[in-house]
Amino acid sequence: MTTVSTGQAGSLALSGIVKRYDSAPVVRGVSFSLRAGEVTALLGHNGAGKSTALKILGGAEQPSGGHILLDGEAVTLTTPRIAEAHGIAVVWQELRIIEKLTVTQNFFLNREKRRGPFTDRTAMNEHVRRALATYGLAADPDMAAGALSPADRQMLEIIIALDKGGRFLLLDEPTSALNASEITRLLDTVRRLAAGGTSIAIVTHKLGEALAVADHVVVMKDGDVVLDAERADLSEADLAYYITGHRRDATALAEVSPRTAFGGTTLLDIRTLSSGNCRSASLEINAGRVVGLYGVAGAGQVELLEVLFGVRPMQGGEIRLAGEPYVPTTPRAALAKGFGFLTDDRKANGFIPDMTIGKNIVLASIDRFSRGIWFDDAAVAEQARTMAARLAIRSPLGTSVRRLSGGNQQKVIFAKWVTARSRILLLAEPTKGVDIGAKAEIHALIRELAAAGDTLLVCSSEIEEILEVSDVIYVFRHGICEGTGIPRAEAEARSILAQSL
Ligand SMILES: Nc1ncnc2c1ncn2[C@@H]1O[C@H](COP(=O)(O)OP(=O)(O)OP(=O)(O)O)[C@@H](O)[C@H]1O
Repeated sequence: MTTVSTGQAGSLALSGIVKRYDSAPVVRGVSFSLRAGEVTALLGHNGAGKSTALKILGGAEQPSGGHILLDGEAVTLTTPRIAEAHGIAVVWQELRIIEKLTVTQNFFLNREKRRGPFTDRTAMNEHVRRALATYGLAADPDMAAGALSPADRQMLEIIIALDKGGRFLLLDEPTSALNASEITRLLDTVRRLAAGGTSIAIVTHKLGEALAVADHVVVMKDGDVVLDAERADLSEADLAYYITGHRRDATALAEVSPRTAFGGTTLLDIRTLSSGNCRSASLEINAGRVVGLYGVAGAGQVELLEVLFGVRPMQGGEIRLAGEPYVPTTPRAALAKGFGFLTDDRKANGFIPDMTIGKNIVLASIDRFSRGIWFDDAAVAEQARTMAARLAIRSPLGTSVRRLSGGNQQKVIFAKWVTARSRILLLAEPTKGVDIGAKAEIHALIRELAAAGDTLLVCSSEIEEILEVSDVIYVFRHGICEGTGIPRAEAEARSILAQSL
């Protein structure tokens, strides 16, 4: 562990920071510093304390002990606004975009441009239009932010933070919903800002991304700093070692089901389906397969899942399920037909925040885990223990999900759908925010479900994830998906990316 350098201009540091919510501290005397013109990657397993460290630097949480040093001087940051006044801008893991407000209103929240006593809407809209164009976000300043896709909302939040022009920029998993080209653009921007003197911290679970962008790497484990080193001295294997505590065995992820993409019976036959961004999707999906759906954000692949689960209306086309016409109506009806849906908006639809980890895990299979009107507590506990061990959910199982770190919340939602054993499981960004160890486990579980006969449709912004889990891949481009799908054995990242653009 390093000691904090004091008196250094342009630095922002944690010095001996402790944070406890209940009795046990979740951050245990942590010290590291962000230096002018440098990018620091902050890494660690889910629940390691990374977000808590950023929240303390961003004024959103108060430390239970220790100091924050700004240019070497101790400061007290009691609110995010005070932190912003010190030049500290943050993109939080849980986005702060207010869906009912327009893009421009979100952009200038609490910092409206004024002309005399009036807000200057024209100037604000013009400013927003330029900022959006600079970062390639196709959105109308006057549209409601809630109408943007999760990826676009994430990009909007990043653009707003960049626009504030602070000396310190803290990014908590900014790329978790972005695709490859958006990530490249963001990382280029981060490097450019650092070259201009900004100090940047970026939390990420993508090790390649950390190595590509960082000058300096800090790894946290169970509330402590276990590595604080220059990027140049590190490889991806080193990072994985510090994060997980063991060297990864490259052969550990053996395939659990054969990847012959074709043959078998058609379970789901989708013809020219349309809804929103999805203009025409035709797919023929066999039982017991993992079908990867790849496209840039807004290309229609997530809408297809939403239609199948009855959360968005089908506007055209037809679906046959096991040979019978299927017209989705409501999630309840879709569940009854054997569908499950892990949404990419976990906060809105994924879990009941005040319920325990155990009860959330059985939420989609209550029939199997209740006796009369009560939960079968022993059965719930057993299932929760099994899933928590497999996915490394380290918090006590009686903890309410609200109190978990983002990645651990995602694991609970995934565990819920594994437990449900849906005949057709629809997964949108199944590993969003999940650490590298649990991500490999989620991929293995996806393959196991398929080997057991379930059918899975997986949308991911990461092409590597699609290639890792799929038997067959369909590419969405501008809302269109047609053809027979690419068998995994013939699929290649570069050509899939090219087809999606
Ligand atoms: N409001 C809270 N009350 C109680 N415990 C909390 C609260 N917020 C966070 N924690 C706990 O603090 C620990 C650290 O959480 P934190 O969000 O900082 O982890 P993280 O490293 O950012 O994880 P992830 O990669 O999943 O985002 C976790 O065990 C979490 O459950």
